[in-house]
Amino acid sequence: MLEVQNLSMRFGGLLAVDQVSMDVQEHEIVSIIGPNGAGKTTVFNCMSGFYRPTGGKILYRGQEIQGKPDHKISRMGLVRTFQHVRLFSRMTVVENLLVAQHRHLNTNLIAGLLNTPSYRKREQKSLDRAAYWLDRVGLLELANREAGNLAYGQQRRLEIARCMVTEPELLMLDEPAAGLNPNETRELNELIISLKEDYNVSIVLIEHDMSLVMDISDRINVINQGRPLASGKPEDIQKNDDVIKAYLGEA
Ligand SMILES: Nc1ncnc2c1ncn2[C@@H]1O[C@H](COP(=O)(O)OP(=O)(O)OP(=O)(O)O)[C@@H](O)[C@H]1O
Repeated sequence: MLEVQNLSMRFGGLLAVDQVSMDVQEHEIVSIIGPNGAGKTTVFNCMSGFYRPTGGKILYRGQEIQGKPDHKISRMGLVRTFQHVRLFSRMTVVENLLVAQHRHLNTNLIAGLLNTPSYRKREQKSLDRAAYWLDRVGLLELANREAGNLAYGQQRRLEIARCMVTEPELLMLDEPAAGLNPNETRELNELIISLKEDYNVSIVLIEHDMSLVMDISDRINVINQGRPLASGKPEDIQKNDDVIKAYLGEA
């Protein structure tokens, strides 16, 4: 469903991403790993419309999306989380999920002001979806708390729920396990697998927690200093000499 072809991104004199290619098929969890500064987030930023790549193509269901604005890409069903939580911290938990759906659906302001039956029906649906996903990520009881007052692990789960209420086809998770304790990481592991198995969402994952990556990925792409280093199944990546060297070099 997603194909990245020879992607490059230059920042002034720095070639942060250099000819990276990868693909994601339906019903797959594909990870991008690599040492710090390898270019992983930059690849994400190109895929989600935050950066216009300097070179290469990104095809989503056969359509070129590189350089399209992020809101257009997310309306096509490609939705992402960020490395650093980006919630509306002064809004309540449930409001965060309602706002996400409004922005996504481009809700008609006039219909809202007139409070038409179809608008009310849509509002009810948004609320039902929000409640469903809050329950699914274990935050229903905290629906009326200010998002900024949640514990970090809860904020990260809320971020995923905020993506899921927009019913994405492809979810991009940027270091979802960062800052989580082992218990929370295990719950995250189960949640990500369930998104694929029960909701048919394909997933692209950037993550430093290797046990999580090895456990849930169908395929892994390794990049190092902006360049593709290896790609394959977790068991192949684990014993790849170049990959081992790149990681040992960082240590
Ligand atoms: N907007 C930008 N302007 C200039 N340089 C940038 C910009 N964004 C990223 N870079 C540089 O590009 C390189 C790749 O950064 P990127 O954040 O993609 O790496 P990463 O693999 O995601 O790293 P980490 O695992 O530490 O998050 C780094 O050298 C970084 O400093």
